Amino acid sequence: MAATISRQLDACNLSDMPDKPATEASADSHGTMPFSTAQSSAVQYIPSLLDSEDIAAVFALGAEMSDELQWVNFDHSSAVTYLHRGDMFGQRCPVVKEKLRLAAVAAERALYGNGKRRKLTFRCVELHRSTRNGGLPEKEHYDRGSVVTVDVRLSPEGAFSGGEFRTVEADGSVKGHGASFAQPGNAMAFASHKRHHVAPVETGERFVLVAEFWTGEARVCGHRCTQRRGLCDAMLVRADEAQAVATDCFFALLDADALEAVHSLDDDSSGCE
Ligand SMILES: O=C(O)CCC(=O)C(=O)O
Ligand SMILES: [Fe+2]
Repeated sequence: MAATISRQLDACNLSDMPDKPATEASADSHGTMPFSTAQSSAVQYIPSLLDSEDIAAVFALGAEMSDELQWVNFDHSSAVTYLHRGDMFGQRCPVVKEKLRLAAVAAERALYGNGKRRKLTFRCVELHRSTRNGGLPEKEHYDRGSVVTVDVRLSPEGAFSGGEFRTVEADGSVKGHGASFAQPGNAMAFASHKRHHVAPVETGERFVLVAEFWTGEARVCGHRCTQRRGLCDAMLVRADEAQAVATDCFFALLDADALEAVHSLDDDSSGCE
């Protein structure tokens, strides 16, 4: 396995990453880039970070985890599967995980300068699917609390139109990065505190892999955790267990009289058909 990983890493283009800092930036207490500095930092392009085998492994894991709790927007035009849940991503996609990690380390060096190194860990690894009208419309969005974000295109070339990844620059202008993101496997790494958004998808399906790196503990809870250390207190259950848990909680909250009232409703033969 180690030999396979190192062969695949040799083949990917991490050597293209600049090793000189794009901006000398001091970091705040969690190692993130100060907001104003982040806006003038440059997005790093990493062509061919993932190959077709890597992409197939990510899609296979996405399919395996498809019945888990996902984040979806109001009209289901965007959905997110949290591949790092229970370290599934580490177990099923170790080569991809190592490529993402190396990309993040190289980007951190390029973006933050060569001063004190931050020890980066995986905050989340997410599979995003967007269809018509899906995207990330909030122009003020940034990945608060993370140091570096790595975003990889998974969709084949021409698989969707619209859906361009864009950043808001320091002078307020909007920069499109579509041309550098046109082939599957191409990646972008950027200071997480740089504002970015995604134009609405017009046709087709847009799949990307989003990994955030931070200085908190590596997380394996199925969401974009905000708790930097210790056990995450979000309750995580599989989708098919959620209804049972919610029902148990509901009954646990009822006192004896209320319970009796609920049970008598069950017995009520005049209820709706
Ligand atoms: O879809 C993308 O390319 C980026 C998504 C993103 O920035 C986010 O989910 O925080
Ligand atoms: Fe983001």
